[in-house]
Amino acid sequence: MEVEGKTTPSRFKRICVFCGSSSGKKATYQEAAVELGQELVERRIDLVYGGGSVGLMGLVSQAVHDGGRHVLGVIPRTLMPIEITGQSVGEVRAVSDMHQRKAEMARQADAFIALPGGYGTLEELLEVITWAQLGIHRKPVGLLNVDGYYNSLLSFIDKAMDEGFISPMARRIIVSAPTAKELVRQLEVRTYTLLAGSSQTPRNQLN
Ligand SMILES: CC(C)=CCNc1ncnc2c1ncn2[C@@H]1O[C@H](COP(=O)(O)O)[C@@H](O)[C@H]1O
Repeated sequence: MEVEGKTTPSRFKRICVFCGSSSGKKATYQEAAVELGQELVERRIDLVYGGGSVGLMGLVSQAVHDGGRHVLGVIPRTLMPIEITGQSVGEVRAVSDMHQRKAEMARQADAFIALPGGYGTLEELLEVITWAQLGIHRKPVGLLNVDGYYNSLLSFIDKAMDEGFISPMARRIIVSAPTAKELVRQLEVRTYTLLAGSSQTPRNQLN
């Protein structure tokens, strides 16, 4: 968001990024990971992610680290060996298992963004969406829909809503955009409406 050529600081102090432990076949996926990292730096937002340097995880964390912002990698001890997830940049926090990893990443984040990824990315994304649906947190969730990567997931979610399994309100939990700049902007707007529209406080188990 530009004001007289200056970038206004974001509402978010730290964003949690879920993304592939692989880089994907298209350069656009890798470019999007770097661009997201650079957008976080420009908006003075720190990163929390799953740690390591493999795949898109390594690209986004390196871009944030190179830009001088804080990077927090949360890694389960079973994935700690460098030969599994590679050398992390920034701060590394070891946790006991994948459940603790997700809980700690969610606790540390003000918002969530999913880049393209596989089962792990989907699992983390759907858990924070479910938590939002249950009122456990009120943090916005965004899909960085690079080259339409998430179109089929979004159409499945729309079908689930049409068939009565996801409420229209729960459908609105998910924000998506094709570029990092647009997505961060939409997430900030969503934070405003979520907070403005909230009478009761969330059943905050993310403390
Ligand atoms: C290279 C290798 C053996 C990787 C081991 N497996 C993993 N390494 C790092 N993060 C993971 C792994 N599995 C799941 N994750 C978590 O899920 C996402 C990556 O899983 P995926 O590549 O989308 O499915 C990341 O957000 C990370 O927090």
